[in-house]
Amino acid sequence: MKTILNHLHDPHFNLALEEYVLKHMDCEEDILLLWVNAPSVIVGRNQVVYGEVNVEYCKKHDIPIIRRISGGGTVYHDLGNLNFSIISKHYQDVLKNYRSFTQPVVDFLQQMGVNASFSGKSDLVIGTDKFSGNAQMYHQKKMLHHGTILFETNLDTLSKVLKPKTKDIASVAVDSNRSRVTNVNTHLKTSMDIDVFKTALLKYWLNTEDIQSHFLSLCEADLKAIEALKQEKYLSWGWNFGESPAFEIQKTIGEHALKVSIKDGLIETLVLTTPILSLHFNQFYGSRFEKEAYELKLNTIDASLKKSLEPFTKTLFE
Ligand SMILES: Nc1ncnc2c1ncn2[C@@H]1O[C@H](COP(=O)(O)OC(=O)CCCC[C@@H]2CCSS2)[C@@H](O)[C@H]1O
Repeated sequence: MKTILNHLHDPHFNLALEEYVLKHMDCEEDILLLWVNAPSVIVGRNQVVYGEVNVEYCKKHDIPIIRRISGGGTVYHDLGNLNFSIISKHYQDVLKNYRSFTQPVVDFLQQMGVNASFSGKSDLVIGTDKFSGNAQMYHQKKMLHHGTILFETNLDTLSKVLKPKTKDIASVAVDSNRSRVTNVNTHLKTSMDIDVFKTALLKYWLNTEDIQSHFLSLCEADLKAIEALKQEKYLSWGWNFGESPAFEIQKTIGEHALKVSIKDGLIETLVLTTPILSLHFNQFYGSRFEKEAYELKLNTIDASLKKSLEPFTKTLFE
């Protein structure tokens, strides 16, 4: 097994690096990446951001929302959350996969006296509380398995950033499996910091004290390509919000209901229904479903019509 050392906390870069290693680096042996992101929200490939994330809270606190290439639900990352990725040409059938790829984490924690175990389809738990979520994706006979380890994450922020399940959004999108979560550090006999934990896990996984002999390094051209992927994909609105499954959002205030349908992140229809009529606002067609763009459009329409829509602005993007 090989590893690529990465001390960077830039989530856009780190997701680009992972995708690059999966798609462009050829290695017979498995590659293990251990990485830590600055505060960020990572949504699954087939999710609707507005159904999962408190977008306004994230904006206010400069927490980026980023779509990843694997399926599954939404997770919160910060400097207390350790991610692991394995890029492998050697994998068995799908169900066994999740167990076998996460077994080293379970074994490592167990030998530290933590009662960790595999649970459900793809979680790791201590007791009944989840500390690790996992997802996978295949690419040309290679598999990316990745997972989180909540080590000393701010669980208060986690709960503010992730939304409870909402009935306001209709879509075929993937829903997150909301769970009760716990930090590994609180279960250790002697506490340690995440860097020490990361190095110890790396040595355990590689089964050696000499981790250097397992290093794979990136060349100048690799770094350039990763940087380009970061800029063009992971930092783009088109990927993070535009590559969303279509969805319909409905909000009701008193006897007025507003229904907006969104495709590729853009508004297709926006209809206000009152007890006496239905108003179709074609002015919004094609504009981004996001608060700023919506407010700009709102300012261009007739004052009396604007007045009927205004009460919905806050709740629509909450
Ligand atoms: N960081 C983290 N770790 C574990 N569990 C979390 C985390 N953040 C949130 N959650 C809980 O999991 C559910 C979502 O569970 P769900 O099963 O729906 O989704 C996942 O687990 C996806 C894991 C993706 C892992 C990737 C690895 C590298 S980049 S992201 C959420 O509602 C919370 O209750």
